[in-house]
Amino acid sequence: MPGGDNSVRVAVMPGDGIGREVTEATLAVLDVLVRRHGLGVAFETLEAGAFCYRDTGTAMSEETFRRAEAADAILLGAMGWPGIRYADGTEIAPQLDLRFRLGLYAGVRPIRAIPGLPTVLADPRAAGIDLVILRESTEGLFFSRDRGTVTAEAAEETLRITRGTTERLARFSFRLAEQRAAARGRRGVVTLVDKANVFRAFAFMRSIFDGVAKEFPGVESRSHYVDAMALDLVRRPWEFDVLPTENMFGDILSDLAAGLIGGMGFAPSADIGDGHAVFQPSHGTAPDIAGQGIANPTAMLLSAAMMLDWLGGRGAGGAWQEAARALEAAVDGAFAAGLRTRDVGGKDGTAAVVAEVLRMINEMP
Ligand SMILES: NC(=O)c1ccc[n+]([C@@H]2O[C@H](COP(=O)([O-])OP(=O)(O)OC[C@H]3O[C@@H](n4cnc5c(N)ncnc54)[C@H](O)[C@@H]3O)[C@@H](O)[C@H]2O)c1
Ligand SMILES: CC(C)[C@H](C(=O)O)[C@@H](O)C(=O)O
Ligand SMILES: [Mg+2]
Repeated sequence: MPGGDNSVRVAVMPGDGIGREVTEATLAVLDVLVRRHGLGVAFETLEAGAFCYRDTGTAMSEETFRRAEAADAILLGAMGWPGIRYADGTEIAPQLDLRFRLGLYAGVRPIRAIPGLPTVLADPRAAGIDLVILRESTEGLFFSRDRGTVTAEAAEETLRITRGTTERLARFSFRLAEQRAAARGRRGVVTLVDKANVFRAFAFMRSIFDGVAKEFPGVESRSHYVDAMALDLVRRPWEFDVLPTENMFGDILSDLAAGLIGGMGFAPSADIGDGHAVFQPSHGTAPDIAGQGIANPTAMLLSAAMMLDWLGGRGAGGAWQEAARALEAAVDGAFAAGLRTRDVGGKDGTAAVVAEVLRMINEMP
């Protein structure tokens, strides 16, 4: 827990591919922002990921894990590379180890339309998209990682839902809905996304959510089947608020929802537990555009804003939350002023985003 404005330590894991490019861009912006807001922070860069695995034989060493664990927050680019795999054939993904080992059960993935940016939906209400997919990030189907069995005839994986984690996720959902409702001046709505019509694990999950909902009478509690949610996220996404869901469902729906607001380059995320948190964009290492200077760093900038906000809420001080708001406003301001990245049909690359966001920050009173 940060003890004051001069004692915050952030472990930075750039990772692979465009993870490194958007991390460099984000650090350039943070460097100016923290000085303007008088925040004391030390960044320590740590190597982990697919190329680290290829070069050293380990995706994330124990020493690296311990240093990350000891930091107040972890800021991560993206990890993984299609051709680099563990012996079992799966891809290198030490970010999953961070989630499991640090108990980061709440995968907070906000989806907000950037004012003025066109979305793929023709309906003008799409400008009001402002929801959060709350992806449980330590169990569900991902519990099965390293546990699945494969024979010549069949492969099996196990989906696990526990009472303790589900209760924590439910409370996190309702509290988040309360905070969002207070900030927006309307009632909060939590919509659990599940498949309780077919699987006992989801009926169990739903019964736990229903129980916790009673502790939060001010928040409306609903549920929706995941297949219907895939439909409604395209058909009427502006109607949703907080969407807690199982790990794999959340992984899939968060990419789908990012597609509604311009793509992965606009989708930030935070994996939050009771004692630690990792802030990273929802996107991956984008091998198709890596090395060209055209990755959109917005998702990571917005993830960094989530980090500043979280650190402020944990005792680092209100100035951190002010810096978070300033960073979000600078991103919005840059796009409102005409910034257009490649993923939304423009010509602006990574450096142009940094320059425009910094211009906005420097113009702030
Ligand atoms: N959190 C993570 O670290 C994370 C998340 C997803 C995928 N991955 C890994 O990344 C690698 C590539 O996976 P993928 O291609 O399926 O997903 P991806 O998210 O890297 O890319 C999907 C699409 O979105 C585009 N895109 C992603 N981020 C962008 C950005 N910031 N700006 C502009 N366009 C962007 C890519 O060009 C691509 O067309 C794989 O090894 C995968 O395992 C890592
Ligand atoms: C790369 C992969 C391990 C990761 C996940 O499945 O969680 C990614 O898709 C994500 O959304 O963060
Ligand atoms: Mg994903």
